[in-house]
Amino acid sequence: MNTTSHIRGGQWRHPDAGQHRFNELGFWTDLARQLEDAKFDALFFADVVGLYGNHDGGWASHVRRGLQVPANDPVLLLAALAGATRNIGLAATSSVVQSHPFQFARQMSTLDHLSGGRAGWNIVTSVLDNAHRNFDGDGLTGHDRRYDWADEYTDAVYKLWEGSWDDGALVQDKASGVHADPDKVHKIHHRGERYSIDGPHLSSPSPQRTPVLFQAGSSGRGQQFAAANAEATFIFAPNHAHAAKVAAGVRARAAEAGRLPDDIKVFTGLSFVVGGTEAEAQRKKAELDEYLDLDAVIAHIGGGLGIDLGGLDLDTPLGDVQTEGGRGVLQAIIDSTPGGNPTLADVARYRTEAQQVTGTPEQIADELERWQDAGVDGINIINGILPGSYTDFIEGVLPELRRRGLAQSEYAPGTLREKLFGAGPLLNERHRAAQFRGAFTSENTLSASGVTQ
Ligand SMILES: Cc1cc2nc3c(=O)[nH]c(=O)nc-3n(C[C@H](O)[C@H](O)[C@H](O)COP(=O)(O)O)c2cc1C
Repeated sequence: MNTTSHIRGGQWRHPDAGQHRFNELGFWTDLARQLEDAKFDALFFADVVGLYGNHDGGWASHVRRGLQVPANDPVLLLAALAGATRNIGLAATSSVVQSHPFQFARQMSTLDHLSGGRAGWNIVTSVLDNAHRNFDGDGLTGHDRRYDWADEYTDAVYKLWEGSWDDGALVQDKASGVHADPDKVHKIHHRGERYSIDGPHLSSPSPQRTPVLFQAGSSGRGQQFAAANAEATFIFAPNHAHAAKVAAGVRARAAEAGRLPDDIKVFTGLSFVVGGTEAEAQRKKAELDEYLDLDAVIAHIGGGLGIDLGGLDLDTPLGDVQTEGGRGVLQAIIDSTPGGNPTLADVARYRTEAQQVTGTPEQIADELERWQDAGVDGINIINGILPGSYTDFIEGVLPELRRRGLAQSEYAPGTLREKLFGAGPLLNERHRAAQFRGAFTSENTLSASGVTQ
């Protein structure tokens, strides 16, 4: 995230941690180049657009500890990183609450143009009450209603990206003076519950048209949304069994939505502590753990659930929690706790331990193979220390993964979508956005084309 303290609360205080420099462009360009040299698929910036829910009765502790505040806009940063890199994918979260789909579609098309087709979008709906209040709302929109909102939002941007400009519309013929062919540029006339957009899209089609689509909710409704929209889903998985369950669930729903199970890649988040020997790895872990702030970790989780967990004893059971916040996370914690009634200590352990692998490069590679066997296609590396978390992984683990054929040594040519899926630069025909291609051939053909407005 374009902030100091993302997930592993407190570790920014480690003497080697550099993430407090997040306001400096040079800090990020150095990291992006380092990851690109190591042939990472993508650099992904999570984002939130508001404060986490109360901890200890208010939000002062979030500010004091830097829990994802202050945080800068990741899309602007990606535009700058596009100029500093040539191959790595550039992905960021943008929530449906934060920008109008017409404006967002234009921003993403611009990023995709500037980066030569390397843009990715993590579609989220924002679980934070404060985020909804920052954008005219009067509180958190209900869980399933947020996904309805995302359905309309994605409809609108797909129409702009896929349907507004036909292939070959941009002529740029200096001899005739024709810049673009008006017969191939269409208004979309989107009329929905929340948005009214005439169009046409103001950007011409970018290399991928639609950025590579990521998604990060894993409740039942979240999986349904992923099945319909995601090309890659980020899952919360405290263990292999849970990952296998969620991955199978998403893939089965994708098949029901007329897609192939492999149309969706499944990524889980893990952090790593690498040592030349197991003892060295454990020593490093103990040293890193000294800087971990468990109360900040709990504030992050409670704030995402919309429950104030501040000041409670670590063995307090979470109880029968009902939340309009993120449900996939809660379910993952409940599922992974024997007896199904996790305490606060379980919550903290889940975040700090279950998502961390400590060991030698061989041990870590073995563990990654077990995640792969559970149906996980890739790893989203959660950092504790920047850039050290990545440097350790690159220098320690990557050579072993390459030896086993589990990590690439070169980039495939083409756009991010081509690199990830080995097919063309555009969304495939099975994706629901494809229905909008050629759907707006004249301004009044919407009802005739059967496309819902
Ligand atoms: C790897 C990963 C990245 C995420 N990134 C974001 C993010 O950047 N911004 C955000 O608001 N939520 C983010 N989330 C949280 C999900 O959006 C949240 O869990 C979801 O809205 C809850 O939906 P669910 O109830 O369907 O699980 C992320 C989750 C995961 C697993």
